Amino acid sequence: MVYNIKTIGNNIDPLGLQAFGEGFVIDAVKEDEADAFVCRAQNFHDYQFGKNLLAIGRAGAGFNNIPVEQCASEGIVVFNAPGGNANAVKEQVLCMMIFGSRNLKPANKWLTSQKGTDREIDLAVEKGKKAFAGSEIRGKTLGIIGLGNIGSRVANDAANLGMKVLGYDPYISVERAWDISHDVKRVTNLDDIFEEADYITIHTPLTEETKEMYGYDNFSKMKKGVILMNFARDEITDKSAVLDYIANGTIQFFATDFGSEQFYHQEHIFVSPHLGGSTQEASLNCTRMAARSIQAYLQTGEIINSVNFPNVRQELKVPYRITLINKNVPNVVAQISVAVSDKNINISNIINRSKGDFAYTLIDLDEQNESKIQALVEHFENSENIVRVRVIKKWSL
Ligand SMILES: NC(=O)c1ccc[n+]([C@@H]2O[C@H](COP(=O)([O-])OP(=O)(O)OC[C@H]3O[C@@H](n4cnc5c(N)ncnc54)[C@H](O)[C@@H]3O)[C@@H](O)[C@H]2O)c1
Ligand SMILES: O=C(O)[C@H](O)COP(=O)(O)O
Repeated sequence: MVYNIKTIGNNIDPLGLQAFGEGFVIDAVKEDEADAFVCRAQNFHDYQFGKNLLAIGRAGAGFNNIPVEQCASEGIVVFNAPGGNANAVKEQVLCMMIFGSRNLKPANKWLTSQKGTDREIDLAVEKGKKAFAGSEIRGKTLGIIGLGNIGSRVANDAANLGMKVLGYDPYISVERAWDISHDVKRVTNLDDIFEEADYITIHTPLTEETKEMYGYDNFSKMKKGVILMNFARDEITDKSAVLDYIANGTIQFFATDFGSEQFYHQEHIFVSPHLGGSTQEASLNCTRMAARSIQAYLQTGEIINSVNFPNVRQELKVPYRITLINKNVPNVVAQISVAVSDKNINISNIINRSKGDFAYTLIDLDEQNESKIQALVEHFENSENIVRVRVIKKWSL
């Protein structure tokens, strides 16, 4: 069995794609014939997915570019690469805190406007540099919103750099909570971040809840001279509020990874072209993680790091495994079991896990007879509540 993978866009790390290994062909077919896509932040809203498409591997963290619920309803499993680029973003955020504190952007602009001999410039520099004297991050308070893969790393490193760190995340996972240093103080009220922090960095996904969540209301609580960073998503901050609070001196410096004309040519704003997760290391990690998830799903039916289906892991030991994507409605598992026993097939193992409106069912069968398996597959294909049926043969690996 050979699977066709299509890379979308030209930013997919070729070395990372080697993780697919044997049994996978890369970019040999058109998008509508592919079994799976590997993509980055390209927008798939309003995209017509091919009927054969089984999986999408997002070689990155944020997946707001993919209509994940629509994908679930079309039987497409979407994977991301949690943490694959977190170190890259963390390093850029730490860089931005210091870059902003030391006034390096206006200082560089002033310096490069100086004219004359090196001696004359040197004299001007020593006379004028005090206008750009900055402050140090050690001892200052950093507020972090979102303590996931990125936020938790920023928190630990900032604490190691001598900062007082406050973290806000009402949905923090147990795994991340274990990773965070005892020196980081968890706050349960967002106001505490805005009232107390000298530096604020946002690391939440873009959701209905977080869209334009940070604006006038929060900024009105900030101290004067705050450095604010948005390396999460453009739409998370209210742009007018950012500009107004820069104009009134509350925000001393705003670093964002998302281009917007309103932010260009502003002395107190530094815009990078969505580079947070774009290091060689991160691109390789993320592509590898996406490739491994797709590989496991296509070859064994296991689901690892999906954002629209629950994780399901079970070593493939039987000759035939059937996987179903079904609507999450009552009685489906019973109907599946009845259908299998009607065909006089024994179930070796069955796992059914749901997420939202859909569920994933993995059925390992004690059966070698291919025509009996085929009849069962046809039954499932004609069942009202089942949107995708796959049969995986162990010896085809
Ligand atoms: N600039 C870049 O290149 C770049 C790179 C990676 C990720 N990102 C963005 O950063 C986001 C975070 O990345 P991550 O890898 O840390 O993801 P993650 O899923 O590991 O962490 C996100 C955290 O945000 C928390 N959260 C969700 N809603 C919240 C809310 N309303 N208030 C506070 N916390 C909330 C979650 O509980 C979770 O702990 C991504 O969704 C993506 O949009 C940007
Ligand atoms: O969510 C992410 O991982 C980042 O925004 C990186 O996006 P990219 O893969 O398009 O660089």
